[in-house]
Amino acid sequence: MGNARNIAFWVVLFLLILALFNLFSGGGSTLQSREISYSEFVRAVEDKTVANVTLDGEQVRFRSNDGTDYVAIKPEDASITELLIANDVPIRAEQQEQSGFQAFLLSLLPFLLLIGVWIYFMNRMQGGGKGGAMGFGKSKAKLLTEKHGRVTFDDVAGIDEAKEELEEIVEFLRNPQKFSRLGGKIPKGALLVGPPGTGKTLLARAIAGEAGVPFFTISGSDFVEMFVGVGASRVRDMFEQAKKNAPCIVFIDEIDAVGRARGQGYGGGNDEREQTLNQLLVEMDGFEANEGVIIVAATNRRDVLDPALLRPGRFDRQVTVPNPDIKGREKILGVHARKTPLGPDVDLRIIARGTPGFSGADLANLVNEAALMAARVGRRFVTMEDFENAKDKVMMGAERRSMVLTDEQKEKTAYHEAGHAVVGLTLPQCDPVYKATIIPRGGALGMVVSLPEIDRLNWHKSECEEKLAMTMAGKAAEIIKYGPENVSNGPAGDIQQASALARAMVLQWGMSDKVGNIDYREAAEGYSGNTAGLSVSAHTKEMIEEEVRRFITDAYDRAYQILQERKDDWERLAQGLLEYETLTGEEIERVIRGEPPHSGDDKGSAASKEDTPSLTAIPKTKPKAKPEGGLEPEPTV
Ligand SMILES: Nc1ncnc2c1ncn2[C@@H]1O[C@H](COP(=O)(O)OP(=O)(O)OP(=O)(O)O)[C@@H](O)[C@H]1O
Ligand SMILES: [Zn+2]
Repeated sequence: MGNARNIAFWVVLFLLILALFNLFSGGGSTLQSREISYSEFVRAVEDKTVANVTLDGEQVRFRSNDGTDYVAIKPEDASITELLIANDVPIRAEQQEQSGFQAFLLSLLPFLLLIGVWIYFMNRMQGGGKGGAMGFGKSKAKLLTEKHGRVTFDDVAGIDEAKEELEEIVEFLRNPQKFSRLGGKIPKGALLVGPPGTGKTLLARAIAGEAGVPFFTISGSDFVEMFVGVGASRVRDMFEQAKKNAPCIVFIDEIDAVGRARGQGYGGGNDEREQTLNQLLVEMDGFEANEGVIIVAATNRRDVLDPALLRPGRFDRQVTVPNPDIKGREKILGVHARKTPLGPDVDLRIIARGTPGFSGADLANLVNEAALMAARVGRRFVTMEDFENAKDKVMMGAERRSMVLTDEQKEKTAYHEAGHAVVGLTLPQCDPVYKATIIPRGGALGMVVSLPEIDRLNWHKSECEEKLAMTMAGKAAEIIKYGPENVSNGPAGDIQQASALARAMVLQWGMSDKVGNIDYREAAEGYSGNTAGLSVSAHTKEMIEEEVRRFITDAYDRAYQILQERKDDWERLAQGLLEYETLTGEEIERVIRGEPPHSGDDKGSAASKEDTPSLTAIPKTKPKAKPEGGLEPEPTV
């Protein structure tokens, strides 16, 4: 396709001329700006009335939305980059007095970019002589994406067992001869199993980083195509490319997208996917382990994978990557806080204690949010209060103070949330109430968040029942207060949560005596928690539905009764929420006792003091394993 090159040449020439013309027809910048103070500038950024911020040494130039140019002098210690990032204001490059030539180069930049894009597409089309971008996947176009930037085991914290198990692979990649000489069985593939955000990708990258080999990624869903035969040929290509780059690590994310058990497709088999899976199996068998390609795959649904994938010689190494425990959380926080200056009051252990159920990704996010909170007020280090606020944001979603609620809506929300809180406080096995709020956050009008005192590994039936009651308390509250005819759609989220929990109890955990100890999820492909697709007898189905309903109805009745009994407490708390909008666990207790929520000082200050939710709750005995599809602490909406 020499033609394309030709065209590109002419385009470049044309653009050059255009740029030159632009330069001489007075591209010079005018430098008339009004001077303002730095704090005025910060305000403008926060009000989002700035455009085109340019940094020039200590000078900050910007144009306000009405077109006026301003200049402000930045104090030494202010970090403007963080301020701008926190407010989503794009930053222009540092700009000195522009010489004519620099200005010329600068004006050329967008065109050069354009040309780059052009040439990229041209190349792609050329490369795709056999299909390429437009072809149906017979292409040799790069399937695997190489990730650069070295990650090592030091960057992965809190999952030491998983690291240990993978150490062997690193060892092998570093020194393959040693392994084959000893006749040792070299792993071909490892499967990382664990909930989202626990660092599976990171771990796979770290193997490559430690061994000093390239790291390639592809997602299982990349193989899934509408066109017959495409997926299989992509698998072939992937292995071909990997072998060319050996030794290397290929990481297949979400392998369940291709790896679901065969013969169970929705609506009678999915030939295309099965072919793809077969190809994957064939390729895994086909290559010799000593070729130096190691396939690392990740999933959070091992239960749906085709057993053939897990046989020896394929993904025979299975490594569990769990959510971190308290020590692990502290270490992960440490890893992510390495680049963040922390204030003297920050104690990562306390943060770790207050974040049970957080995944590695959640914790990374927490540190990042805290840093942004500090940047927003122009502080150079992160304080405990920043972490506290960041935690609320990560757990409950960003506050949406701008959302306008009528007084009636607010009141209803207050009684609803107070209902959750009172029932949660009454039932001894419910996790301590950490916070209640009627400020809209995320997608909810208000919420009550409980946090376990220690890591939840296991749920007892009675604990599940209490949690159900707490979840249904919002609706019970609305009904008691406003009557059945005025119940809103507010409890929709609660009902969904309650149903999911009750179904898990019945279908999965054998907590219904009537239904018995049978895992009924197996009876349905793509079990999504509902019984519609269950291939069981009508009688069993009926029984399951009945039991699910019974758990929920009982829970509702229990919540209803508690609220009736503690009507005065509930009333006080609802009024307290209306007045203060957000109350911490301690504050809730005070309000219920009829005391002012804050001892002495004004609102909000208590939030930073309290790290461990201290409440009525009773320490629980914690047996080992978490139920499959275990329950994370969730805000009760
Ligand atoms: N154990 C950990 N140590 C340090 N950082 C972690 C850890 N786990 C997660 N993170 C942080 O969270 C981010 C997301 O993690 P990663 O993408 O590896 O999770 P994952 O298990 O692959 O998630 P998913 O299943 O959603 O793909 C990482 O880039 C890292 O910043
Ligand atoms: Zn609710």
